[in-house]
Amino acid sequence: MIKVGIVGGTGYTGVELLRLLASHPRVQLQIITSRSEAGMPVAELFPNLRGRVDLRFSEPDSAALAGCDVVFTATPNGVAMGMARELLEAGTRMIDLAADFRLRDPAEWERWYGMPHACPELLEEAVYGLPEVNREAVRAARLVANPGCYPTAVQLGFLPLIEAGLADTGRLVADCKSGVSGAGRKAAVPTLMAESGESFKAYAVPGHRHLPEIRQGLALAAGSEVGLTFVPHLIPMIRGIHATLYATVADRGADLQALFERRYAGEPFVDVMPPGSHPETRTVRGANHCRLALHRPQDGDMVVVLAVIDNLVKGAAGQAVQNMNLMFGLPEDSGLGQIALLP
Ligand SMILES: NC(=O)C1=CN([C@@H]2O[C@H](COP(=O)(O)OP(=O)(O)OC[C@H]3O[C@@H](n4cnc5c(N)ncnc54)[C@H](OP(=O)(O)O)[C@@H]3O)[C@@H](O)[C@H]2O)C=CC1
Ligand SMILES: CC(=O)N[C@@H](CCC(=O)OP(=O)(O)O)C(=O)O
Repeated sequence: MIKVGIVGGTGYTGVELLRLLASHPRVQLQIITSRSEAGMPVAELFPNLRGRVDLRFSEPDSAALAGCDVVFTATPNGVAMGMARELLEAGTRMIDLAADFRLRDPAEWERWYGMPHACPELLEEAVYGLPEVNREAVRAARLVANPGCYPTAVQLGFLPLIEAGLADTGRLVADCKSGVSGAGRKAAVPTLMAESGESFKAYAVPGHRHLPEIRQGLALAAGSEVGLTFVPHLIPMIRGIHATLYATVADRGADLQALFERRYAGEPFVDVMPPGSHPETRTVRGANHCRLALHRPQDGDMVVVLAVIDNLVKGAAGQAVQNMNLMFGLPEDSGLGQIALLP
């Protein structure tokens, strides 16, 4: 059994990790940390785990965590980088759900996250955990940077067009909507029901911190810098991301449906839907899937890719478990067989 620790077990990605890992056939949950709830039984805070998780929250303690085979950090940005050296030196592998190891360039990290990087020497070693791009590197990794939620949907949607050299990479547009669980469990006025319910708004239009992460991934695929306009929106639902992606594709003869189907053939968690489909977020709610659909309205040169994921699953905890499976040589879909609930 793989001994697992979770730092930040009371947040939304933490409890989602618990939901997935509690029924994983090869995992033994060992430590779940929370500073605010230390001592409380996990199943008292989260009764959906009654009878499945028999642990109490504990204070984060590096020595105890170092006894685990792998530690998931489901903590605010900037926490994991303070623990990484010690855990890796102890031989514990690490999967960070925050952004601490996603950007290769420490200056970019400092610019977007407003703090110096605590261990820039680990940035080169960290593997960006998008399995559909980096599967082999993830298998061998000690330290995985689990991608952000928007970056997962946007990259999976754009990558086939960019890798094939078909899109004008100077003018990509990603128009994205997220449910409020994307903002985490901490109390905040913008995510109160009376503030976000029955309303809809864009935010961070001048620059969201997922912009450099998405640009970095797309530039690697394109082989050069890309121009991207990324506009996130907060939508009054709890889970889910819907990305509407626009790219100019001059080659009107290209069979894009076939291109996407070939690119994701054999991928356990990417579903290229039949031509003309309009994927719905509820079809991935609670599941680790990304569903994609392609459109070329009026047979013009503007291609529209629609991508949906659950921000807490393929956008966070599910992808983290997928990465753990790869790191430990398990079938990639172990513990990830959930089907979305309809209605
Ligand atoms: N929500 C989402 O859809 C997604 C979130 N992410 C990222 O995952 C990470 C976790 O997100 P989310 O679960 O939403 O966050 P939450 O705010 O809901 O939870 C944060 C957790 O971290 C713990 N924590 C906070 N500060 C510290 C600290 N200094 N040391 C140790 N533990 C700490 C908290 O518990 P306590 O204070 O009791 O210790 C809590 O359990 C974030 O970096 C987020 O950006 C990534 C993709 C999607
Ligand atoms: C709706 C909402 O607020 N979403 C969050 C998603 C960010 C996130 O969780 O990702 P990181 O891991 O990169 O912090 C936001 O826009 O900040």
